[in-house]
Amino acid sequence: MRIIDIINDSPNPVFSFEILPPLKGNSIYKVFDIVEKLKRFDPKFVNITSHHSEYIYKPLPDGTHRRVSIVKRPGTVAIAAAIQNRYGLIPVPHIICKGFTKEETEYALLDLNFLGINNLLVLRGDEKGQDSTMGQPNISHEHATDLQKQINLFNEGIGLEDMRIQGIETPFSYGMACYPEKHEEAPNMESDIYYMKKKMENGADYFVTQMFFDNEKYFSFVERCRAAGINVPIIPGLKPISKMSHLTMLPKVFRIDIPEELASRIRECKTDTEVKQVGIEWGIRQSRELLEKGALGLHYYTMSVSDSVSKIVENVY
Ligand SMILES: NC(=O)C1=CN([C@@H]2O[C@H](COP(=O)(O)OP(=O)(O)OC[C@H]3O[C@@H](n4cnc5c(N)ncnc54)[C@H](O)[C@@H]3O)[C@@H](O)[C@H]2O)C=CC1
Ligand SMILES: Nc1nc(=O)c2c([nH]1)NC[C@@H]1CN(c3ccc(C(=O)N[C@@H](CCC(=O)O)C(=O)O)cc3)CN21
Repeated sequence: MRIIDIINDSPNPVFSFEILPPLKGNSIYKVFDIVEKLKRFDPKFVNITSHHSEYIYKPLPDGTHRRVSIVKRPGTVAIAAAIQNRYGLIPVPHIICKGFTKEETEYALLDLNFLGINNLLVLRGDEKGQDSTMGQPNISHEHATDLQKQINLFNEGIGLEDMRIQGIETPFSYGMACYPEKHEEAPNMESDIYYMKKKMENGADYFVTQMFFDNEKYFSFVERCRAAGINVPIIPGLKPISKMSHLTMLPKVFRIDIPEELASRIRECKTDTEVKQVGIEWGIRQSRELLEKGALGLHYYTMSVSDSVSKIVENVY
């Protein structure tokens, strides 16, 4: 079933969450544990992030370093299939441009099609760290909008080099990303919203936002999007703060603001256990207000831990 139909047909706002594949070498039970803890809240879909290969420098006994390419969190497609088979939940694997050749993307689409997984989140992916496609123009896509074109053609049965793709019973449906506080590379909000509209016109069914901690930023962003003619659901993405280090890490990594009221409450905490509690209370407050004001769903960035999300969701849904 398409995520957009689930969102539109559901009598209540939908709950969904997002997980990271385990670090390379770790057990998939880390993922199953999270799904098992959150499945009682009836998640309508589960997103699985995707990670490109990056170069690391491995120290050698003679004091030199060897450059090796590794994917720190491999397994997106396999985890999506495992979640679908084991729990009957709808997986939404992320498909990214960076670090993947167009050919690798095509193989991923073929695998997903064979597995009966037809919902995706289509993204560009982060540029941090050197990846294996860097410096090789035309090997991978530049923007999420380019990757979107490959997926749209695939849906029509047209593969790379115009190769015919047969047997697509259910074409891929997909959501894409948006930024209530602007993407860091966008020169201004207008330009960001311009490309967001292009994403919708070219087939994005809905958007999931970058995390934010000030609901006013989400509400005014949605208003601007609607004024620009973007009329598809814009699902808030929420991350519960759980560590003191998030106070500086989240703004730095995700280019978002932490409102002073929340920042000062975090600063007053003496331990991460106290920070976690503040994060839960803020998450409940944010979630309740978003639902009161009509959000069609809430998407939680659960990543590798489920307990804060459980505590928020049991107080909200
Ligand atoms: N919000 C979310 O749910 C998630 C976001 N991300 C991350 O967000 C980052 C960006 O991903 P996307 O938003 O998918 O990238 P994107 O390629 O759509 O956007 C990146 C920047 O380029 C601009 N842009 C978009 N299309 C363009 C085009 N055709 N020509 C020129 N400029 C264009 C956008 O306005 C934005 O400033 C990545 O680092 C991704 O991994 C990752 C997972 C989830
Ligand atoms: N630029 C960007 N890249 C992304 O990969 C990304 C976004 N934005 N925004 C939406 C989601 C949210 N993402 C997130 C959100 C939180 C953590 C996170 O909480 N990391 C932990 C450590 C990792 C772990 O849980 O094992 C942390 O302590 O912050 C990671 C990725 C991935 N997605």
